[in-house]
Formats: sequence, structure tokens, C-alpha cells
Amino acid sequence: MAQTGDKRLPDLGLKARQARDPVITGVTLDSRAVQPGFLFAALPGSLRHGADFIATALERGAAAILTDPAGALAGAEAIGLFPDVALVIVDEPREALARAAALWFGAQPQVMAAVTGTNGKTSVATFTRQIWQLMGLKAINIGTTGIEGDWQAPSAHTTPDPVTLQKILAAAAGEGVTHGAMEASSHGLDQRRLEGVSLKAAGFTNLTQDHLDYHGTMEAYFEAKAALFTRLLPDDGVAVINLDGAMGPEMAGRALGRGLAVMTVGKGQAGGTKPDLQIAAQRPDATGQELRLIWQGQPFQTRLELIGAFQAENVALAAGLAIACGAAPTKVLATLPELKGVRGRMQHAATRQNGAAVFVDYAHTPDAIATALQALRPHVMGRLIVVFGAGGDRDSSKRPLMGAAAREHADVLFVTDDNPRSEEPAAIRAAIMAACPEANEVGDRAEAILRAVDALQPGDALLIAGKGHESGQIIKGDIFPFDDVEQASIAVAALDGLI
Ligand SMILES: CC(=O)N[C@H]1[C@@H](OP(=O)(O)OP(=O)(O)OC[C@H]2O[C@@H](n3ccc(=O)[nH]c3=O)[C@H](O)[C@@H]2O)O[C@H](CO)[C@@H](O)[C@@H]1O[C@H](C)C(=O)N[C@@H](C)C(=O)N[C@H](CCC(=O)O)C(=O)O
Ligand SMILES: Nc1ncnc2c1ncn2[C@@H]1O[C@H](COP(=O)(O)OP(=O)(O)OP(=O)(O)O)[C@@H](O)[C@H]1O
Ligand SMILES: N[C@H](CCC[C@H](N)C(=O)O)C(=O)O
Ligand SMILES: [Mg+2]
Repeated sequence: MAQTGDKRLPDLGLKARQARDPVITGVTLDSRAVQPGFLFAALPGSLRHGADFIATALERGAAAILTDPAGALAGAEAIGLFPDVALVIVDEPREALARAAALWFGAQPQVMAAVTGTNGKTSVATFTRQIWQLMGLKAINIGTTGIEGDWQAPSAHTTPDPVTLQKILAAAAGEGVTHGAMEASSHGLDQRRLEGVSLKAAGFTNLTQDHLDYHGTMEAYFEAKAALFTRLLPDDGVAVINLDGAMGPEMAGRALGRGLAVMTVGKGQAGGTKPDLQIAAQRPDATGQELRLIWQGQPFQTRLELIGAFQAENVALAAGLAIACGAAPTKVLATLPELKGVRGRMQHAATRQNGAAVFVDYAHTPDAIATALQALRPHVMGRLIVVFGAGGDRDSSKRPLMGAAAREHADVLFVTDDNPRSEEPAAIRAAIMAACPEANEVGDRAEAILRAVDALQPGDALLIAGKGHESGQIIKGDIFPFDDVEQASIAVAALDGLI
């Protein structure tokens, strides 16, 4: 990790146990990245405690160790062998590291917004960044699809670890980026990856089942997301909530309970309080939708070149975030017809000669499968066909629910492999098919796509769900090149005799 300038522990908001004040030359949470003079944060992890690597970090020249009481105990012997090392013990070392990383890198775009929720984070963050750019501002979005906009880089995580995140923010700010919209994943919130980011506004899309392997219960999952509003957003920050999203009113209640300013978006219930930014009407057409929005009583007639009612929810939330961060509402709303679809989110991938269209989408939760299929239904006069699977080493209880959602909303089902990771692919497929036994089971994803494309008749449409923008398939530790959009195009070309 490239580092900047030399600082002492107090400059990073840290205090050593002993009267030691080493010059710190860098900050890391990975012992393998330690260089002489570094601060190594030994964090309690989900697989092991980072204290297991204190000895390695010290041998590599770490000048300071940041950890919790358990880590200090576990690392005591190794630390004892290095009398000059400074030891910082705190109850929340993840939080302390994130704040130290922010102080280390020292700069971030002046205006930062974060968005959380089960589905729609990437879409909202990307639309927010596009709105800012269309207003002439220099902006980035940070999330599942990497860092995009006026400063670009790939990202291994939806919410990068705090050292990586702060490095990105400082680099972007150094290039003149003034506005950033980032995804706050539940893992990222739980692991305190965002502490140290100065937020102006935070958004909430919805909360439905995912990640129960990590959080255990829906209540714990909700609490992890709620922390964006109850812990991270400063007192003068604005919470922007999609009231139509599952758990939207509950999340708004949490934000209001803390005394935050809350801006609401959504359709609004008949006779109920109107959201600040209301989606008053939507009319789908071949390439997008006509939209009637009402901002605090004033109507705006506009258009989105985006297919799917859910995309309007995401756009409204993105517009709300931009407004909450200080942009003029009329200017924000004027940008909406220019918004481009997000890669791998309801992306039109190919069309067969008989007119049947193929869409690639990132739906990998039960609610997203239902939402994506429902979004396509008004555009399909024939049958709706879906190809989908479920990721390995992820919430296994969502698999039959995904099968049930596909069965309810599609006419023809192909169950295939997503990213099996370390798991047995056939077992994942079986768990899905328990809820949709009549589905066609085709493990090989390319073959499943080919067979589904082959099944397309005039008036039909195909949704290839689950992998969206991903460019590889993870099987037992290896990543094999795989791209749903490319496979869809190849299948259409081959079957229509174009290659
Ligand atoms: C479950 C999870 O989130 N794990 C992440 C977490 O690991 P951890 O802290 O639990 O690490 P651990 O393996 O138990 O190790 C403990 C500590 O020892 C350190 N270590 C480990 C090995 C070593 O040689 N030296 C060393 O110092 C590690 O850096 C860590 O601090 O912190 C690591 C460092 O930042 C991440 O790489 C790791 O991501 C794993 C690989 C992962 O797959 N995470 C996914 C689930 C994730 O975070 N996903 C969300 C998106 C979800 C969504 O929205 O759908 C995301 O934001 O990307
Ligand atoms: N507002 C929404 N409500 C329900 N489903 C949605 C919504 N927005 C997007 N989706 C579905 O979720 C999929 C993923 O969207 P997106 O990538 O924006 O979500 P995400 O929250 O960033 O996901 P991840 O957790 O993987 O980062 C989309 O392809 C679509 O199927
Ligand atoms: N951020 C999500 C992405 C899932 C994408 C899907 N293709 C899968 O592998 O399950 C996760 O890590 O759970
Ligand atoms: Mg995402």
C-alpha cells in the first residue's frame, strides 16, 4: 500500500500504552503488507484474529500494533520480543483503524454520500455520480462495479476496507474530484469500514433477505444497515429513504428517532403523507419510461431511458441524495433523461432475429429476482424465460426462495451455476430446485444460456440473472473468464446463423 508522509500516533488519533512515539511510515490491516515503520492493525476477523499475525508484522518491521484486549493478550509473547514497538489497545480497533486511515491519507471529496440496502446500492450510487457529472461536477461512485466516473479503479469489495477506501478517496480528491457516492454494504458497516468518511447524506433502498450466513438474523442484518443512520451520519447529515422499499418506514423511523433530517422518496400511499420526492406516475414503453415526479408539491414531467419500475425508485433516491447534498432540485431533475443504465443491471444484451430480447441483470436475491422479472413483464407479450443460479459460500437459505420467486414470476426456468466458490454446484442447484422442481437444470452456464436463447420464440424475453457485470466465474478458488452479456451475444449469433 503506497503511503503518504510520516506521522506520529497522536496524529492518527491513537495513544500508545507505553511512552513511545514512533514515526509511522504507513498503515495496514494485513501483515503481508507491513513495511518497516508501519502501524499494523490486528483486527478480530470472521475466520481468525489478526493477532495471529502480530509476530509476522513485527518481523517485517512494524513500529506500532493497534488491537483489542484479546489481540494484545494473544500477541503478548511476540510483542515482548520487540521492546521498542508501540502498543495501542482499544475496544473497537476497526473503528480506530478507519479513523486513523482517514487521518493518514488526509483528504476526501468535499461532498460524500453513502447508500445502503439489500438491492439497488450500485444503481443508486452510479446514478448519483451521473447526476453530479451531468451538473458539471467532478464525481465518482465507489462500489461493486469498482470506482467509476472522474477517477477510476477496480475494487475487490463493494465497500473497500478502510485503508483502501481512504486511499481511494484521497487519490480522487487529489485529482479534483469533489463529489463521491459510495455503497455501504452490510459487511462494510458491520466491520466499520466507513468510519472516517465525512458524510453529508445517506440513502436507504430496501431490506429483504440476503447475507444471513454472516448476520444470522434479519434483525441483525437490519441493525447493521441502520448503523449508517444511527452511527455514521453526522448530526447535520440528511437521511434519504425510499419509503416504498421493504423496511423503508422502519429505517425512516430510526433516522427520525435520532433527530436527523429525513427526506423521503417513493410513490406515497393514497391519503397518506406524500414523500418529499414523489413518483406520481410511471408509464413504461419500449426503451424506458415516462415519469411524473413531484418535488415538494411541484410537478416535473420527465423520462428515463431505463427499463423497470424499480429503476425509477433508484433514480428518485439518487436525485434525493444529490439534493440532500446541496444541489438545486430543478437542476438535478433536469439531468434525469440523460441517465445511462448501469452495466449488468437490466442491460439489453442482444435481440434474436425473431425479435425476442435478452437482458442481463444482477438479481441475486429472492426480492431482486421477483423485481427484475416483474419489471420485464409489461414488455413481454409472450413467455418470460429466466436463467439463474445462486452463489456458493453465501446465504444458503435464500436459494429455495430464489427458486420460488423465479417460479412465481417467470414462465420457463433454467437453473444453472452462478459462482459456486468452494461449494458443490449440484447441491446449490438442488437447493434452488426444491422450490421449482419443473425447472430445467443445466449446470454449465454457457450451455444454459444457449438453451434458453434457443427456446426464445417471437414475443418472448429472456432474463439472465445473478452475475450482471461480472467477468469471471469463481469455481473452487479459480476464476474462469465468463461474461453473461458476451455469452448471450454469442448464443444469439450462433443460433441465428450469424457466426
Ligand atoms: C466476511 C468478510 O467480510 N471478510 C472480510 C474481512 O475479513 P476478516 O476481517 O473477517 O478476516 P480474517 O480472514 O478472519 O482475518 C482476520 C484479520 O487477519 C488479517 N490477516 C489475515 C491473513 C494474513 O496473512 N495476515 C493478516 O494480517 C486480515 O487482514 C484480517 O484483518 O476483511 C478482509 C480485509 O478487508 C476482507 O478481505 C474479507 O472479505 C472477504 C474476502 C469477503 O468475501 N467479503 C465479502 C463477503 C464482503 O465483504 N462482501 C461485501 C458485499 C456484500 C454485498 O453487498 O452483497 C463487500 O462490501 O464487498
Ligand atoms: N430498488 C430495487 N428494488 C428491488 N430490486 C432492485 C432494486 N434495484 C435493483 N434491484 C435488483 O437488484 C439487482 C442488483 O442491483 P444493484 O447492483 O444496484 O444492487 P446492490 O445493492 O448494489 O447489490 P450488491 O449487494 O451486490 O452490491 C438489480 O440487477 C435488480 O435485479
Ligand atoms: N455482493 C454479492 C454479490 C453476489 C453476486 C452473485 N453472482 C454471487 O456470487 O452470489 C455477494 O458477494 O454476496
Ligand atoms: Mg452493489
